[in-house]
Amino acid sequence: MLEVRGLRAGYGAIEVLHGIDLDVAEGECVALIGANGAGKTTTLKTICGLLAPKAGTIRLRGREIGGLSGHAIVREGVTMCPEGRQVFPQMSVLKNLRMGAYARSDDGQADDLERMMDMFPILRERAHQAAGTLSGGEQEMLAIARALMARPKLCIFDEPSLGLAPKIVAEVAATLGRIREMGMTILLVEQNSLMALRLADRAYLLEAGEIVLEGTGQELQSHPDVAKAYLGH
Ligand SMILES: Nc1ncnc2c1ncn2[C@@H]1O[C@H](COP(=O)(O)OP(=O)(O)OP(=O)(O)O)[C@@H](O)[C@H]1O
Repeated sequence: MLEVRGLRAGYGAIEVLHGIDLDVAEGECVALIGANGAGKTTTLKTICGLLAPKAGTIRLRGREIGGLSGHAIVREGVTMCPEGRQVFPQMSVLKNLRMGAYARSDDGQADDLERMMDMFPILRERAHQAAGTLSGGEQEMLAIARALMARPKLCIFDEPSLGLAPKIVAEVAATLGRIREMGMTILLVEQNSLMALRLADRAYLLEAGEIVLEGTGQELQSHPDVAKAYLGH
C-alpha cells in the first residue's frame, strides 16, 4: 500500500530524515517508534504532504504522492489522525464527523455517520455538543472517527495516547485494535512503545532520522535494545 524509499526531509537547511525506507502492506498495522526528536512526526508530515520531501519517493499503491499538497494526498486516500486530536472545538461532534468526509464525493456519508456512532456510542450521545467540551479521551475517539469518515486507504495515527490517563489509553488501544480487525491499513506513531508494539504487525525503530531496527511487533518487543531503552526493562 505504502512504499517509502530513501526519504530525506527537514526544516530549512536542517535535514531531519536521512534516507528512510518504510513499507506498509494492505491491511497491515505498522508502528514507528523512537525517542523524542527522532523524526517520527516529520516522517508522517512528509507522507501527508505537510512537508515537502528533499529526496526519495513515497508511493501509495504504486502512485507517487511525494510532494503533492496535503489536500491532494487526502484525495489519494491518506488520512491523518493528528497529535493532540485537533478537533474543531466550537463545532458540534456531528459537524466534526462530517468534516472528516469533506474530500469525498460519494453518497455513502450518512451511512458512515451512523456506523461511526454505532461504533462510538459516546459520539451519538454527544452529537450536538461542542467538540471542545468533550474529555480528552472522548476527543480522541472523535478524532479517530473523523479520520475514518474519510474512508482512507491508509490511516495514520500520530501519538493517539498522548496526554491520556492509563485507563483511557487502554480504551484507545482497544479501539485501534478493532479498526485493525476491520482490515484498515494503519501507520501508527507512538511514544507508548509497548502499546504500539502490541498492536503492530510490524514496526520500525527510528533513531536520529534513520531506521535502525525493523521486525514484527513481537520481535521488537523482545529485542534487548528496544526492551532496555523503550520498554523500561
Ligand atoms: N518546524 C520545525 N522547525 C525546525 N525544526 C523542527 C521543526 N519540527 C521539528 N523539528 C526538529 O526535527 C527533529 C525531529 O522532530 P520530530 O517532531 O519529527 O520528532 P518526533 O520523533 O516526532 O519527536 P516527538 O515524539 O518529540 O514529537 C527535532 O530535532 C526537532 O527539533
